[in-house]
Amino acid sequence: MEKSINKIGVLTSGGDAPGMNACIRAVVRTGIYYNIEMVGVMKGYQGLIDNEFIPLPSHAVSNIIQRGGTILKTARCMEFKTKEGREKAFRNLQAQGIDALIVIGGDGTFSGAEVFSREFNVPVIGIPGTIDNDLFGTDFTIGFDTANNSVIQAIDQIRDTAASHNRLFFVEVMGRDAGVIALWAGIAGGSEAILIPEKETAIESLISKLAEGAENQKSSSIVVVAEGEKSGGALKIAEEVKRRFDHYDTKVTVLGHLQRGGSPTCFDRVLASRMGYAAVKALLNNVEGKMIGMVNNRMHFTELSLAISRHSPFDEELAEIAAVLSI
Ligand SMILES: Nc1ncnc2c1ncn2[C@@H]1O[C@H](COP(=O)(O)OP(=O)(O)O)[C@@H](O)[C@H]1O
Ligand SMILES: O=P(O)(O)OC[C@H]1O[C@](O)(COP(=O)(O)O)[C@@H](O)[C@@H]1O
Ligand SMILES: [Mg+2]
Repeated sequence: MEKSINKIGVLTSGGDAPGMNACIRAVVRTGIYYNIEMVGVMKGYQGLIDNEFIPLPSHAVSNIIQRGGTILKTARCMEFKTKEGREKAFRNLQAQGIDALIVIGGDGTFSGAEVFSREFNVPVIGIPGTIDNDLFGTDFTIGFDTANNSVIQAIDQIRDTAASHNRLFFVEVMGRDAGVIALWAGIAGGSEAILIPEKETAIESLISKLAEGAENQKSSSIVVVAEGEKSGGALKIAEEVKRRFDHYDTKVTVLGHLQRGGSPTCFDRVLASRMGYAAVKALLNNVEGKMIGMVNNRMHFTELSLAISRHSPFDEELAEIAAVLSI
């Protein structure tokens, strides 16, 4: 039997990502357009458990499309991983009269959504909001483009000083399990090498590549290292390279959380608007238990269970392009 949807809750969860606010706005405005009552859940699943709900009339989402972060706050909530925590969350949801949930987050958020919707038969739609762009079922996640732009701005600035001193810079970017930011920003920043969790790091070949570059009149080199790179991260690799290549002046910059902030790019705002709109329309058409994605520039649905079962496939062609262009 079709469920009638009169009240929708929306939350953001896991790491924040630029464009989450644009997405909240799209969800709220679309819901209101279709006469649905819209409610915000504060601090992700933590707010569901702690009963922190706020009404979201249209004006509550004015003037946020350009802002980074999330007005609903976010959290990594351990209690939601327990049955007791999720039972509390369900009781609060029922007391609020919320018929369906839209969750904006990453793979962890969708794992929580998948188990919660199965246990309590709550219709849920997931929207991919993470700078990491590692989710299966979408070409892009909200926040990835903005994070990349912040990273390349930093790399460009580092390049100026690196070239002035003939230095070798290791720039560490985010990505616990995925090297997608490293790959994209590494290509766009013209880096000499990119080290990522998806590939083994071969120190020997890195050193010979840097040496070749120096012979070929390169006045500086930038190596982009993803946080989750398996041989120990930027600091450790830089130390190893310095030990073996001691005539090079080696520096390390860890970009850290500056990559997660800032005003979303046009791309992220439009992506967030399309996904937020499509998520509400999906619920109204009794679609549930799915993640919305963008595949070949079209909105596309993937079962949450499938979206959390794997990462997006690694782009070997991009890795090849990075290697060819960095000679
Ligand atoms: N297996 C799970 N079962 C229930 N809830 C989960 C599960 N995995 C993650 N969550 C919830 O989702 C939240 C966000 O996940 P996390 O991995 O921190 O970020 P992201 O969604 O960005 O990947 C977690 O803090 C937790 O509340
Ligand atoms: O801010 P925190 O909690 O230290 O988490 C850092 C992690 O969050 C991210 O920025 C985003 O990851 P998620 O989207 O999975 O939350 C990762 O790139 C990074 O490793
Ligand atoms: Mg994640």
